[in-house]
Amino acid sequence: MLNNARFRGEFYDVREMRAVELNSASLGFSEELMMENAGAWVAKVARSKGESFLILVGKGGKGGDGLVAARHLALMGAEVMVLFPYKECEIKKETTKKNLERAKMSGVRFVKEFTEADVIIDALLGTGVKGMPRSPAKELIEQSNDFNAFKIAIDLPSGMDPDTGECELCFEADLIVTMHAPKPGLKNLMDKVIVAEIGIPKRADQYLGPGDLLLRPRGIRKGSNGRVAVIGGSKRYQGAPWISALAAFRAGADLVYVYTPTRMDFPELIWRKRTGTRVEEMSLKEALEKDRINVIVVGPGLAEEALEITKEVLEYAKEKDVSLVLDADSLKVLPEIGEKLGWKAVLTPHLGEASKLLGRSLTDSPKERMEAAFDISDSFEACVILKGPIDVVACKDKLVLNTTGNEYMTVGGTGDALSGVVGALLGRDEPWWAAKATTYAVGKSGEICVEERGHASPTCLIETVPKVLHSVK
Ligand SMILES: NC(=O)C1=CN([C@@H]2O[C@H](COP(=O)(O)OP(=O)(O)OC[C@H]3O[C@@H](n4cnc5c(N)ncnc54)[C@H](OP(=O)(O)O)[C@@H]3O)[C@@H](O)[C@H]2O)[C@@H](O)CC1
Ligand SMILES: Nc1ncnc2c1ncn2[C@@H]1O[C@H](COP(=O)(O)OP(=O)(O)O)[C@@H](O)[C@H]1O
Ligand SMILES: [K+]
Repeated sequence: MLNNARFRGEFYDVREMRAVELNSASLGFSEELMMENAGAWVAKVARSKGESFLILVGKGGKGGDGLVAARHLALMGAEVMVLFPYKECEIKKETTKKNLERAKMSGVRFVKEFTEADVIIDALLGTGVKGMPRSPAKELIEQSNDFNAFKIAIDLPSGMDPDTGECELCFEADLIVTMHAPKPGLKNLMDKVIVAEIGIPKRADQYLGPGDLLLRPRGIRKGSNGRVAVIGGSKRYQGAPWISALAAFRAGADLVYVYTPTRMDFPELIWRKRTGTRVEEMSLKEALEKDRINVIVVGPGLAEEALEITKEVLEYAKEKDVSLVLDADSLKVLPEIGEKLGWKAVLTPHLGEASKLLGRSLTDSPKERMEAAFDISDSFEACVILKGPIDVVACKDKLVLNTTGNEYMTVGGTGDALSGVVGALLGRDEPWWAAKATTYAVGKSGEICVEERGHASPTCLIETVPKVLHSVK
């Protein structure tokens, strides 16, 4: 698996692509640089296809790519015509505006109508498209499709939904120059696709960054951001589930219940006294049903009750549409239960727990840790956060590393805070995004805590995580 793995998978959906662009920008690689590379690539590929070029330019980033390509093709001695069917003031992207000005200075001819050429380059609608093509893009796509020329689409054919490939009216491309990684919509067209490297550094793919905080917007109804139950705690370990629950609440879950033997005073959390698998007067399943729980965090501090409780939780999750976080003691008993979790769960092992999950000893070698994370994900059909100095997040065919955090986070309770945060985020997003955002944000919070207070206690992490989560929109 590891040898062939592209870090974030083979195809990048719109959100993943945006995340990588933001990560890249945070590393000092600007959008302008990427656009320049994108356009230069298109020009290089296109030049051999004819002598005259009609470039259809939209008002977004893809239009910018097209304007760069126009300038480069003109420099290469080709006859270049640009059709920009909008008003200049409609362009929102600064980089596209700049490239419009540059194209005007570069021997490009601006035309008002569809004009004959050997090659048509589609720079109309890219990853920012919403719905069916509207006028004037619609008519230009239709005219292109009726016209006999070699057709090149930038990034993806205009009109196509980048994530699903849905396409009622699409630019009929002979060749598609897609930027950085193919989009899921291109799956059935791969024989026509060239992937252009536009200067995004490998690090932006391989490691988590601020772009991985691009979570779905919060729902506006109570409960739509997660009703979380944390099931944990025992006579010996009383604090762990409370840390996890408080972390879930602060990370944005609407309602957080704590099913645990001992009460602690947190007015924002709802306590249910749990004795073994009984919750107040109810069975565990009855309680989950009554509280209308849609995310369960199970494990922190469970100790010897872990097997029985985890079993029951997994049974419940199989019947109902709930997401799961398995941590600590629940991870230790998972191999014995042997359930597949149907891609609705996130497992949060450290190296020792990972080793138990796989039944083999593991070292700290990065390669071995990556393989282990993939193997756990495969075996249990779940996403995995393998915690450590360099965390590994793996989910089916996707994997990413994380370097946020520091050695002050080895104190007790940081793992409990992490499982609570991922529980909260599972309330409003899919496991891959919940796991990525949590791993990055908890580590980043550890860095901020140490800088500001000289420690990374769970309490400080819990207070800091919300700010980090909201730092990207
Ligand atoms: N970001 C980066 O770092 C890099 C990005 N790159 C390139 O940028 C592209 C993404 O750029 P983007 O986000 O600006 O979107 P893009 O699709 O070009 O424009 C959308 C425009 O179309 C419009 N529109 C929407 N739907 C419509 C419809 N149905 N029918 C008609 N119009 C519609 C919409 O207008 P609105 O409706 O909002 O007024 C908006 O103005 C990406 O594909 C890649 O090629 C590269 O340069 C590398 C670096
Ligand atoms: N030495 C370290 N360097 C960087 N981050 C660390 C380090 N140790 C732990 N962390 C971070 O602390 C969090 C909790 O991990 P860990 O301490 O392994 O959990 P647990 O509490 O289950 O032992 C994770 O976000 C992890 O990335
Ligand atoms: K870390």
